[in-house]
Amino acid sequence: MVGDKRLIVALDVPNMNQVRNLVEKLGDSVSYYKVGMELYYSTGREVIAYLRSLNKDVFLDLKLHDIPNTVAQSLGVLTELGASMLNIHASGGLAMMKAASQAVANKAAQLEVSRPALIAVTVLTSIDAADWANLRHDMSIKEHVVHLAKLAQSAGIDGVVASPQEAEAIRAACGERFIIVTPGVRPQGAAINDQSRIATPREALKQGAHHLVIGRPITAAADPRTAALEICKEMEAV
Ligand SMILES: O=c1ccn([C@@H]2O[C@H](COP(=O)(O)O)[C@@H](O)[C@H]2O)c(=O)[nH]1
Repeated sequence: MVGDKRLIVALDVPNMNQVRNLVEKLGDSVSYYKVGMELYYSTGREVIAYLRSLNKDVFLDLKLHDIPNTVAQSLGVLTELGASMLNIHASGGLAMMKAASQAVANKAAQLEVSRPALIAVTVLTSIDAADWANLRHDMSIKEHVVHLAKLAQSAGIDGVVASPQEAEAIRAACGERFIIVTPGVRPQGAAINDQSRIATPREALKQGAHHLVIGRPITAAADPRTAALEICKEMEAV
């Protein structure tokens, strides 16, 4: 079997030994992995090269957030790595997102490689109502997420990271082709950890998510392969 590409497994581990151990255990049950800050800062390009050598897709989740020139130059470098998806923070603003989108397109054209999707983080899935009130925004979380999604789309960004609880509203505002990636996914009964705005895999897909990012419910399971296969089964039934 080949893993369902709608499932992206978050490899939140600190070194290559743990990566190899997990990826070997998961085998063909997973075909798309997310490399985040901890793993990339620790291993750099090695982990991307390793996953690509196994023909796995990679979402390089470094959440760039800086002034337009810095983000654009950095994305030019990251576009060389062969990831299928890269990301930035939408709260970096319209000019930053436009520069980011242009930089990825230019670098991919220069290298004559396919352009990685570039998506924008809206409001982190760990943020709950109390955190949100502390941040003093004048819109609800959902309104703000949809606002950022529309801004990202107008800047030429391919999609967003949001919670499953906002997926339906984003889909209605931005259309079918705009990519929605949702972390904050928890199978029924799984530990919630530090996530707040959550849904089950089935609910996330029904709300319109294209990709589900799932880490600890799989990687911390006693049998990660069985956990991944159970999630794939739940996804197939939607
Ligand atoms: O809003 C966001 C953006 C990114 N993430 C990342 O997704 C995974 C989720 O891991 P779990 O173990 O399933 O909680 C993690 O790598 C986060 O950095 C997110 O959770 N929310």
